[in-house]
Amino acid sequence: MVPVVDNLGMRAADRHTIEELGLPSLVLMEQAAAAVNAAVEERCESTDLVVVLCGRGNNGGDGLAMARQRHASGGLVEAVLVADPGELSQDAAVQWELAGRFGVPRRVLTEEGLPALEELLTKAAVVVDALYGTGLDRALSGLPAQVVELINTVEGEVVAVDIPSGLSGNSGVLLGPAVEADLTVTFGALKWVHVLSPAALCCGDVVVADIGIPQAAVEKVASGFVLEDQDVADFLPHRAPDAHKGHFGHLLLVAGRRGRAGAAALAAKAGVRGGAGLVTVATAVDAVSPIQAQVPEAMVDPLPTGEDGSVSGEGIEESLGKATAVAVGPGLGLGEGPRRLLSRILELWSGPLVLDADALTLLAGQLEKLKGRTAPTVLTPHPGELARLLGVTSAQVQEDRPAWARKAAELCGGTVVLKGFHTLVAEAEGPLWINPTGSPGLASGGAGDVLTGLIGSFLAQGLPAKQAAALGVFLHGRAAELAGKRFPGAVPASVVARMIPRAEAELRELVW
Ligand SMILES: NC(=O)C1=CN([C@@H]2O[C@H](COP(=O)(O)OP(=O)(O)OC[C@H]3O[C@@H](n4cnc5c(N)ncnc54)[C@H](OP(=O)(O)O)[C@@H]3O)[C@@H](O)[C@H]2O)[C@@H](O)CC1
Ligand SMILES: [K+]
Repeated sequence: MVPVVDNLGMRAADRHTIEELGLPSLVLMEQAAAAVNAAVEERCESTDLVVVLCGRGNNGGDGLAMARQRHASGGLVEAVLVADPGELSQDAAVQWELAGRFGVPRRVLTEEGLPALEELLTKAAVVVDALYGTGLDRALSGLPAQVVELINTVEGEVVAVDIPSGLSGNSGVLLGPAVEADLTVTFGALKWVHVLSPAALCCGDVVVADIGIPQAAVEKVASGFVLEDQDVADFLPHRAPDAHKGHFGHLLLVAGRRGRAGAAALAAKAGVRGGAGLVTVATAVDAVSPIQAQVPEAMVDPLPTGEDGSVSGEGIEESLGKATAVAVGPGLGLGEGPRRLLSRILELWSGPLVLDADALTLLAGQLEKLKGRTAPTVLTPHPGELARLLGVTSAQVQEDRPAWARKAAELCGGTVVLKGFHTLVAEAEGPLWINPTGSPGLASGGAGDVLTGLIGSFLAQGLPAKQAAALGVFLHGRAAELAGKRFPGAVPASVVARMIPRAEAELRELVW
């Protein structure tokens, strides 16, 4: 897993390395500069001009050191200081002085110098953005903001040092003008800005450079971890050569109504493909035949049905009796019947549970109803559903996805899967997990139903909640990526479901 830290965490790891372990900050800066220089050298020849824009803090110091390194090795470079040399941080002041002594071409930018800078930038093969890093805590304005606007018009490649200037390391929010980089070279660990949208989209490719901060120090302060292939491969349920279907559990999907059999069928398909030994769908009468026709592997239990075509709320006992995990929600409906049925399930079912879609809407504002559950409980909201659960707006959720996912997990005591760009898996305690797989093709009807079936399938096979959720979101996203080769736009959810075994096969190659 790849650690993700916030600004405070990074500062703590820096401070530990410098003050307690005694590695001088200038050594860290030299290493940071070398990593940026190496990335720049990969992108241009030494005869190509590199313009390095430097701010007044240590981010600027990294840039000045990088410019000096490039100049010393014979590369063409010019450093532009977007600050008063008298107000530089201690280490940046050292670098400014060194740049002078090494003869690095350098200038101090003032308002009047903007047209000349614009001219200079047109000649640059690479522009290095070393204006602000983890020290930025508010929107840029004035001269730095104008420089950022200029950077965003250049033809050359833009390499950001640590964080594209204008963004906060802690969040995915666009505070104001921000550099749109092709590459970001960050140090020691990923910051939240690199994984949360929309800010992450300004980072381009992200490289984490080792500059000498011990990995253990970083992991101690990490508030999230990005899942890697090997992590989730290790979660895959073992399939012994002598296994039979009884070893892989029985997933009960409570889903579907008249006109919404498709949602239940998609979840059931994913349940089957996720490896559950048996899958039963308990559904309204009119949905029975379509589900059976689409998913012959699944059993279907008809439930008493109301005039509106959705379940009336009774008769779930027998279906629950055979389940090892239950998933409730896709296409279920929001009327009195579904509401009664959900209450009944919460009352009777004490085993592993997934709640999605309509089940989440029915639970709006009542997350604490789940608090007493001791078995794995996974909620899979999209931002709108999470907002309803918490009584806030989707915009608020999107502004701080980690915090709201965590809040919901605290309120319900379960595992919250907040869907979207880089889906998050949150529990009340412990670091968040961030899923790197997925594609815009997943933004299509039914994709969520597939995920519900998949996570339910892993719960039925006995995985702990956080692992089932992580494995589910990872495979689901990877399946969509694979399908994207043939479906460059929206990927139909049934195709996502079909690709699950291919995604799983990739992971199984990592298991031995
Ligand atoms: N620590 C280490 O060991 C290592 C650190 N490294 C590098 O240091 C970087 C962090 O450096 P940093 O802390 O000096 O902050 P930095 O981002 O350069 O900002 C400078 C100052 O700008 C100011 N400011 C804030 N917002 C503003 C705004 N909107 N508009 C205008 N001004 C604004 C604010 O001062 P304020 O005005 O609030 O007093 C702030 O202090 C880090 O990203 C990495 O690149 C590496 O060398 C590896 C080792
Ligand atoms: K920067």
